[in-house]
Amino acid sequence: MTSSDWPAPAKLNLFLHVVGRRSDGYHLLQTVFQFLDHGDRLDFSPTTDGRVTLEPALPGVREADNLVLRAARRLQAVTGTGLGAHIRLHKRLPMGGGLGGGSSDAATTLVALNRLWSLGLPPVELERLGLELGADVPVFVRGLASWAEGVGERLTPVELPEPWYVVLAPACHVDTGAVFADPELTRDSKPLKISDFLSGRGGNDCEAVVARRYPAVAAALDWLRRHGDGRMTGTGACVFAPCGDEAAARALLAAAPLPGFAARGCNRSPLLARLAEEDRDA
Ligand SMILES: C[C@@](CO)(OP(=O)(O)O)[C@H](O)COP(=O)(O)OP(=O)(O)OC[C@H]1O[C@@H](n2ccc(N)nc2=O)[C@H](O)[C@@H]1O
Ligand SMILES: Nc1ncnc2c1ncn2[C@@H]1O[C@H](COP(=O)(O)OP(=O)(O)O)[C@@H](O)[C@H]1O
Repeated sequence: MTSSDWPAPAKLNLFLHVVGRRSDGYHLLQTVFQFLDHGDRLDFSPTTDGRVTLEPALPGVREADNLVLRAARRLQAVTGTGLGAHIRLHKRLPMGGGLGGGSSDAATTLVALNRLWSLGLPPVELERLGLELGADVPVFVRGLASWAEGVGERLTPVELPEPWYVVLAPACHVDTGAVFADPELTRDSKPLKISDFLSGRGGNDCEAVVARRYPAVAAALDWLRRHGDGRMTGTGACVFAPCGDEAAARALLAAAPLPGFAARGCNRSPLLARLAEEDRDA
C-alpha cells in the first residue's frame, strides 16, 4: 500500500548571523527558522524485501548522495529492520536555494518511515539521526519554528507572526561550502538574544558574499528591496519578502522579473499535521 503525499516543506532563515567557528572549521550560527506551506512531496510504498529505491533521480545528484536514500538507509542501519520501501519524490523546491529542500526531504523520510515501518523511534532520536545527515534536518524533524544556535541544532521554539511571503528563485545554485570559505564572510557578529530578533534586529551575514559571487542574487535582492523588506534565506540563492496578505504576495510575484512562488509562513510544519492524521487513522 502506498502512503502518498507526505509534505516536505521549505524553510526560511528569517535572519542568519555567523558568530564564530568550531575547531573543525564549521561556522557557529544564530538563525530563526520558519516553515512555508509550500514544498516537496513524497510517496512511500513499504516493501518486505529490504530494498530502498527512489524515483525519479535528481539531476546532478548521485543516487548514493540523495538525502532521501541516505535517510532511509540510516534508519534501516540503526534499527536493523528488514523492511524496505519504494519512494517517489515530487521535487518542487529549487536545489541549492537556501530553502532546505534536501534537508526537508530527509526529515520527512525519517519521520514517515519511522511510522510506516512501525519502528517507534522517539523524535529526539530521529533528530539525532537527522543531524548526521545535515545541520538543517533536526528542525524539519521537530517541525516547530525555532531560534537556532550552534550549527543550527540547538533549537528553541518561537511563536512568530505567520505572514504570506514572496520567494524569488534566481537561476543559480549557491555553493554553501564556498560561501563559508570566503575570506570576506563576516564571522564575528555579536550574539543576539531572541528578544533582539523579535524587536527587529538581525540580517543575513552571507548576503554580501553571495551577492558579490552571484550577480543574479544581487539583482533579485535589489528588485525585492524596491518593493518591500527583501532578504536572502540561508546561503541563498532564494530571496524573500513578507507581504501584507495573500493578494499582496500574489501581486508582487506577478510583477517580479524572475520566477518564484507565494506561500504562507507556518510555525508548525505541515509534516506534524500529516503525522497527526496518520495517528488518528491508525
Ligand atoms: C546555511 C544553512 C542555514 O540554514 O542553510 P542553507 O543555505 O544551506 O539551506 C545551513 O546551516 C547549512 O547547513 P548544511 O546544509 O548542513 O550545510 P552543507 O551544505 O552540508 O555545508 C557545506 C559546507 O559549508 C560549510 N559550513 C556549513 C554550515 C556551517 N554552519 N558552517 C560551515 O562552515 C562546511 O564546509 C560544509 O562542508
Ligand atoms: N533530495 C534532495 N533534494 C535536494 N538536494 C539534495 C537532495 N539530496 C541531496 N541533495 C544535495 O543537497 C544540495 C543542497 O540542497 P538543498 O537542500 O535543496 O539546498 P539548500 O541546502 O541550499 O537549502 C543539493 O545541491 C544537492 O546536491
